[in-house]
Amino acid sequence: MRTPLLLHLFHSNRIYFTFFCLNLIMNESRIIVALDFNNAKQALNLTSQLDPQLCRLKVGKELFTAAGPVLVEQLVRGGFDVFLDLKFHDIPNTVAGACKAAVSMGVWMLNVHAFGGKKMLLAAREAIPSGTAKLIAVTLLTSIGRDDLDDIGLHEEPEQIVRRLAALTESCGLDGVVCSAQETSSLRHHVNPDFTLVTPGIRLENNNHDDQIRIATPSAAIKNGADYLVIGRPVTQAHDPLCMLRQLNQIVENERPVSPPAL
Ligand SMILES: O=c1ccn([C@@H]2O[C@H](COP(=O)(O)O)[C@@H](O)[C@H]2O)c(=O)[nH]1
Repeated sequence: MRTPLLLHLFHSNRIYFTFFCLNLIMNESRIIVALDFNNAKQALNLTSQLDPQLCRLKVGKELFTAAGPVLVEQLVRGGFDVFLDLKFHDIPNTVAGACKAAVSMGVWMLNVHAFGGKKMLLAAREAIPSGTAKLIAVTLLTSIGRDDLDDIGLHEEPEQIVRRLAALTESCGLDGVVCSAQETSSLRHHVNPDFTLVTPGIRLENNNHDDQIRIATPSAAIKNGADYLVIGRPVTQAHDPLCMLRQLNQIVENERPVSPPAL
């Protein structure tokens, strides 16, 4: 009985397995280091110690506001895949224009906020044809917990909100979402296998949680089906960031998703 069951599982999940194996063969790191600095000098000081084979980079609101497109283009020229994390959230026309401007910097991935709604998501998708940069949407910030949701009048569990926004994002043709790794396991059963799940709020057991609420360890994130792990302070504030990054890569490379999704 066991062998036919395993074969059935393999065949029903073959697209997911192919995607997973391709990632391994191409030796592309699943770790995205968040460069949360307030100036280009500090960011470049860190990236000069890193290697595009070991990580991708994320430029968010703080660094982009301080250093702008010049720095983003410099990181791209340095061979890094850059995730521009500006979480665009505005009227559709404005977001479409911002997405086009982001792609012109050569970024690998960019995001909008799913709370912008269907028309905004569709406008973003239309502005960036599939196959240029990856276009993903933030669902619910990992710094938000159940109590914070009550404050803004959302009386649901984070997982329900994330699932609904992920479904909306996928239906609008975007390539994936940002969510917590606490939600990826259940999401994997509701989205297509190639829908990208990007997870910030990653902490090792002994790390400070800082302002993050919905956290997971790197190992749990991969087991739960995350594609990419966004990691900031645990790397950037480490005594030896390169050594920490190598450790994290090792953890991630040795881990496998627990249960691949049913198609
Ligand atoms: O829901 C979200 C969306 C984005 N982020 C960003 O990820 C990093 C996390 O940094 P840490 O230092 O590892 O906490 C940061 O740049 C956030 O802006 C997020 O945390 N949660």
